[in-house]
Amino acid sequence: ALFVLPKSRNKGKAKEASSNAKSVTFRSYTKEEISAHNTRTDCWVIIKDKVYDVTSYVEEHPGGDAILNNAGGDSTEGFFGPQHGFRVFEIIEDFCIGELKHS
Ligand code: HEM
Repeated sequence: ALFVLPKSRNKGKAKEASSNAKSVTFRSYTKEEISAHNTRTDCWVIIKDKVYDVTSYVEEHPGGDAILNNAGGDSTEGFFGPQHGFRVFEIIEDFCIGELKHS
């Protein structure tokens, strides 16, 4: 007998769609608050006083684990390094969750 297994084609797509469609509440975060998100499974960075949750991008990053250089801290200097072309400055905005609170 020949069994045809159903293909679960949209599994990956559904995941992608839901992660892109997440609703984000923008707010201000203190440095202390941001610094708690400093691992590869929970990675926030500050770039020019804005806060980005790049967790979902850690495994995608063409520059590898270098994205974790300043996990939970300020990545501005490294982010504007010569390795990043202009496109990167647009992509990063998809990950913005708010701004740095100045205390
Ligand atoms: C062609 C695509 C990319 C390449 C080749 C690349 C490469 C690199 C490399 C080599 C570094 C290390 C820089 C250093 O150690 O000084 C780096 C750092 C970093 N990249 Fe990328 N990257 C790419 C795209 C992106 C994108 C799209 C994002 C954001 C969504 C991103 C976010 C970061 C961050 C946050 C750092 C850490 C900066 C720091 O804290 O020092 N990269 N990247």
